[in-house]
Order: sequence, then C-alpha cells, then structure tokens
Amino acid sequence: MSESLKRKRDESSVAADFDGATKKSNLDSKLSNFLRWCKDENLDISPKVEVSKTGSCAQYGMIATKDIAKGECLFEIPRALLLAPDTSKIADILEKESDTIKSKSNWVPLLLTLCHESSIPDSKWRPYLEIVPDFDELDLPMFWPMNDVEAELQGTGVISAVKTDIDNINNEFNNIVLPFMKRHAELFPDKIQNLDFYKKMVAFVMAYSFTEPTNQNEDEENEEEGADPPPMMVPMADILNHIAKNNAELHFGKESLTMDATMDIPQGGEVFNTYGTLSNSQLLHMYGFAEAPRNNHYDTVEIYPDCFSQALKVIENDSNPNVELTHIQERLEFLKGQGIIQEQAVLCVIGPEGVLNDDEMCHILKIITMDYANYGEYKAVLDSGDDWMEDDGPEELNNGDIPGLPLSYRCILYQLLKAHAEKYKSSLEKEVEQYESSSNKETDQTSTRQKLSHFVRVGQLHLLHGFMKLCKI
Ligand SMILES: C[S@@+](CC[C@H](N)C(=O)[O-])C[C@H]1O[C@@H](n2cnc3c(N)ncnc32)[C@H](O)[C@@H]1O
Repeated sequence: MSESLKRKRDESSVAADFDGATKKSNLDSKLSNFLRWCKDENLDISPKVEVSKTGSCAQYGMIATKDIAKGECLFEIPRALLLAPDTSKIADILEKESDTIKSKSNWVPLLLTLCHESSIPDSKWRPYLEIVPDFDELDLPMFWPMNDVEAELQGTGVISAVKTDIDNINNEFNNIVLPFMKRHAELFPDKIQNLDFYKKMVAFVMAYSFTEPTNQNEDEENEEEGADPPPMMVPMADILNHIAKNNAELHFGKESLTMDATMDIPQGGEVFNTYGTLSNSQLLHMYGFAEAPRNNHYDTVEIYPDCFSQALKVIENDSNPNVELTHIQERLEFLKGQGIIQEQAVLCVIGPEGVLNDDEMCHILKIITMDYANYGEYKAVLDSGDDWMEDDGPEELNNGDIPGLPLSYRCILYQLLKAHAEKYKSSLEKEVEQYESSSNKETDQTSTRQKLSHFVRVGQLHLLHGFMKLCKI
C-alpha cells in the first residue's frame, strides 16, 4: 500500500474507523470476523471503501465511501495471507509428493489445500473460508442438468467446455485426488473424500481464484511443460465483482498484492475488479454470470472448422460469378495436415472489432482462394522445407478492413458466420423479441439460468450479424 495511504490510516484511529464502519453498515458477524482478521493479519484497507451487500451487484462487494482518485490503493494484502499450496499447513507433504499430484490444469495442489484447510477448525484462513458463499449458491453451468445446458447454450461453446470440465474433474478426482486423500486419511476426513465436495471446491477455484501473471520466460517454460500457472486464493480481492469496464486492478508486488483504482470512483460507486478480458460465454462458464448484451466489450464468438467446411460447400454449390473456388477438399486436407486447421480447435474468433485471430484466418483464406498453380508452388516450397514468402495479400480482418477485402474472402467469411449462426436455438430477431419481453423478470433459478444463457446467445448473435452485414456482397 502506498506510504501516503498508510500515513492517513495511522493519523486516524484504525480501531475507531473499524468499529464505526461495522455499526454503520450493519455488517453480519461473519463479515465482522473476516474484517477483524484482515486487520489482525495486516491486510490494510483504505478508509475510503467498505465491504457491503448494499450497493453490490452480487453478494458482497466493495463500495467507495468517499471519492477515490485513479491510482489510489484500496487495500494491500501481505503475501503470507494468500491461501496457496506453499502457505498451507500441508505444504511439506504437497511438495514432497508433487510428482504424484501433477495434472494438466495445475489445480490439484490448491484443491487439496482447500479441502484440507476447510476441514480443520483451526485453519489460519477460517474467517476467510467462512464468508465465501455456500457453494450450492454458485450456480455454474457444470452444476446444471446437462439437458438445460444443451437446451440453453447450443452454439455458444459452453456445452463442450462444461463436458470437458466434468470429464477432467472425474479423472483428476479418481486418479490423483482420491488416492492422495486415502494415503493421508489423517488430513482428509471421510466426509470430504467425495466427488461432490471436490466439485464444489473446483467451482470455488474457478470463480474465486487468481493466477499470478508470469514473465515471458516463465510463460515459455510453462508452455513447454504444457502447464498453466497455478491458481491461488486471494482474500479480500475475491470479494470484488467484475465488469468489462472495471475501475480497479490487482497488482502483484514482491511482498504484497495491492488493489489499485484504475479510474476515479465516485462516492457510493462499486469497486469492480477485472477477472480478465472475458467473453460472456467464458463468464457464464467459469463464474456463473454474464453481462447484459453489448455491455461486455470483450464478448466474442468462437467458430469451429465444421462451419468452415459447410461454408465452402455452400460456395462451391453456389453459382456466384465473383467467387470461384477449386480443389477445396484437397486444400482443406492440406491445411489439416499442416496442423493449421485442427478439428477440435477454434478456427476463427469474432469480437466487436472484427476477427481477433486475423493472422491465422488471413493465411487460411489465402490458401483456399489462391490460384491453383500458385497453390501447387506453395506446397512444393513447403515440401522442400523452405519458407514461403508471403505476398502482399490482406493481413488484417478488422471491421474497417472488410470493405477492401477480395470478394472471395468476404463471401467465405459471410458463409462461415452464417453456418455458425444456424447453430443457435433461434434467430437474432426472435432472441431480441424474447429479450425485450423477458429481461429483468427472472424470479427463480431456472429463469436466472435462462436469462444468463439468453445474454450469451444474444451477444454472440449480435456480433455475428454485425460482421455478416459488413461481409455481405
Ligand atoms: C470473485 S467472486 C466475487 C465474490 C462475490 N462478490 C461474493 O461476495 O461472493 C466471483 C463471483 O461473484 C459473482 N459476480 C461477480 N461479478 C458479477 C457481476 N458483474 N454480476 C453478477 N455476479 C457477479 C459471480 O457469482 C461470480 O462467480
């Protein structure tokens, strides 16, 4: 925390501040315990903010009690307060047996830590673990009946993400976690040696944990090992809610982490962190909420190769004189053989500004549309092990670039997006009609799920149709 903020807090009586704030906000006892714990553990909180359910968009939130200027530190968390495998009581065992708990996600050590810490009454993090919500309330799609996921989220990419999660959770639990717990039964009581409890911990990590940004060298090392950076729990920071237009951000320092205002926040305003540049489908998948369509400027649509094949077939069968594609199947096979197109991997990502992966897409479009003689040359160069010198073809697919693209590119992109748009349960017009008649009326869990799924679908359909309009010839 900045020196000036520390000084300000020293000048006034921290205890008086704390007691006054507690009474004023009528905080419940779990929150009071948590705040007292923060104070005892030297987690410094600016007097200009308070934790409250009033004014928060979801459960607890952080509210500005005075005007806050951009750059001010809102709280500072000493590293010793982070709940992670290396700070936990079972750090030594986790370290000693690290080879047996390795997994692709890198989450297992933290999950075992949480299972253990939440089962012991004298955990250092007890006041923190007490204020996180009952995980039955954390309604991530992985807890929905699969029929609902499939009915509501067709086309959005969430279905396959949820299925992959469930498979991974089952695998990791049965093959890594349960054997570890059984070997250390004294640390893991019988009641937590079960998949349902473990799934709730996974949801906790999914929706509440943070990962420390790595420097580029570490990124490269992790990439080689195929592992993501490990997550950790950051008390207080995880109380903050998220919006795309966030006004605060977490910074990872050597000794401590600070939450700093990234813009002025007026008195009474909610302090919003960022969970990342996340689309609505990612927010729903990992956090169980979505922003109203168009509020989320990070929203995207992910399109898979099956739509590409479908789009090319439509063009092949169409007698559009502007676009003549030849040997499509051969070129597609070639792109797959080169690993440029992978069946299960995203082919094209559309965001509000256009195609996000335009390097790859321009390359693919170039190969599909190039003159067949050139294509032969291109393949021969690659076969000989040389690099192909790119010509001056289009390199960007931002919205502003679309009118200047060759007709064949526009036509393929249009059909690609159209093929994807047909995957949703209804058309944009019907979805918008439904949105206007039903928004803000949800009363129970089913209608909340429907509303959030609707946000995801409508946002994606808007992006698709906006881009299709630009591509239309
Ligand atoms: C890091 S936690 C935030 C903790 C939350 N404020 C609480 O007191 O439990 C993330 C969870 O907060 C909720 N959340 C965060 N931002 C939200 C938003 N803009 N709208 C609705 N819910 C939100 C979601 O339930 C999400 O899974």
